Amino acid sequence: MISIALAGKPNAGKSTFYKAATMADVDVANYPFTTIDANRGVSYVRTDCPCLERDERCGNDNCHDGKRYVPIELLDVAGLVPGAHEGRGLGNQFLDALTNADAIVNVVDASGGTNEEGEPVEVGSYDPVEEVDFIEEEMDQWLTGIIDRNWEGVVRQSRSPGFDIDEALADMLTGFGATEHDVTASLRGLEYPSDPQKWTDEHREELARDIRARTKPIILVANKADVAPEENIERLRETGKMVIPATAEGELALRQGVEAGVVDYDPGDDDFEVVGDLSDQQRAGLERIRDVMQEWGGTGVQGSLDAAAYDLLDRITAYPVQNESKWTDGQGNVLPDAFLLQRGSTPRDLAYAVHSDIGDGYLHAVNAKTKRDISDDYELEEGDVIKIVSTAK
Ligand SMILES: Nc1nc2c(ncn2[C@@H]2O[C@H](COP(=O)(O)OP(=O)(O)OP(=O)(O)O)[C@@H](O)[C@H]2O)c(=O)[nH]1
Repeated sequence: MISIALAGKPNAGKSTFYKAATMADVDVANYPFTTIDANRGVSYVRTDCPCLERDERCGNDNCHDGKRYVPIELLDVAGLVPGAHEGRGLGNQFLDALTNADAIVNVVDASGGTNEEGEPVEVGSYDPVEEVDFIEEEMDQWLTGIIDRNWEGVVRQSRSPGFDIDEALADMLTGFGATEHDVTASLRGLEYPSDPQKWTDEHREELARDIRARTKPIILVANKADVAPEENIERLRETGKMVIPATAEGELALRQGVEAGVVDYDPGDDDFEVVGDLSDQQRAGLERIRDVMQEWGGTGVQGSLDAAAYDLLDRITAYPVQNESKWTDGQGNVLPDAFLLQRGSTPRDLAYAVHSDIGDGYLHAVNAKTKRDISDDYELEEGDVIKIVSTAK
């Protein structure tokens, strides 16, 4: 399962985003450090279910009339403030929690209504672009610290025959989610002395920045879009990062409305319908959410998770089945599983994602849409339904 971490300064709306996206019960309050533990929950990314290409919908629990919700892990990493890498605020424990993430969703208070410590200030008086840089800076500094602390070990290893700097650094950085491939690619772009003893602080810092950018890509959620001045969202876009305007509070209200049976809405829809009795005040509140959705094409909560998985991480969704005509597993469930794989993955990669035994015993695969055998180097496409033939059951 891919793992997406919510990061951001206190009071940007991470807990609200997390609660909406997981509908888990966490404290939400207007003071810094509401969230004390790194929360871990299940959320979903949304895509078109392949069953849309057939006469009947698949009936899977994660498919709402052709809108398919694919599980992901969501981490709520609270309370990053400037100086966190030196232990300020809730410090290093939260940076540590980021190591498990494939991508970072940086929840920014686009209203400019809280300063970088998360304290409320007059709306529009704080420039949200400031908080974009400091999160990256904290992560970079923190990783630099890890590399510094481990450098002596690399120097020691370099004295043994057969020393390979790529390997040594990959060993050190795997805990941060870097592979040997990442380290090799990173070192290729950097100028550095071959003897680790001759590395300077700047060399290590440069390596940290590059590895962080490679292994923890960031998307910005311009939260509180319901009250944010539009120029703030424009300024966030000028950073060149992917920016999704959002109202976490709006998404939470809609999901609570669905739970109470008064609203008809699927996460990621660009509109909703009121289907139950509501007070005038509640109706007015929902209409304000509708305004934001009309302007930005939705509440942005589902949209930002989708963008993180499909655009930032370049994943595709593939559906393994056992019966290529009925698109079922052994128990007759239609399209039972969905896997988010790296673009460029092959049928064998899908087999390994299902189970290592299925991967080890992989023989060949059939495209269940065309009913044709596909070659081993076929690159899976979004929505592919694949029958894997393997010696393993
Ligand atoms: N106007 C508006 N307010 C929001 C929105 N999302 C969250 N808030 C408010 O912002 C405040 C902070 O939200 P939280 O979700 O607790 O913020 P947090 O980032 O988790 O804060 P910490 O737990 O302190 O790190 C609360 O008063 C929320 O109601 C939104 O979309 N619009």
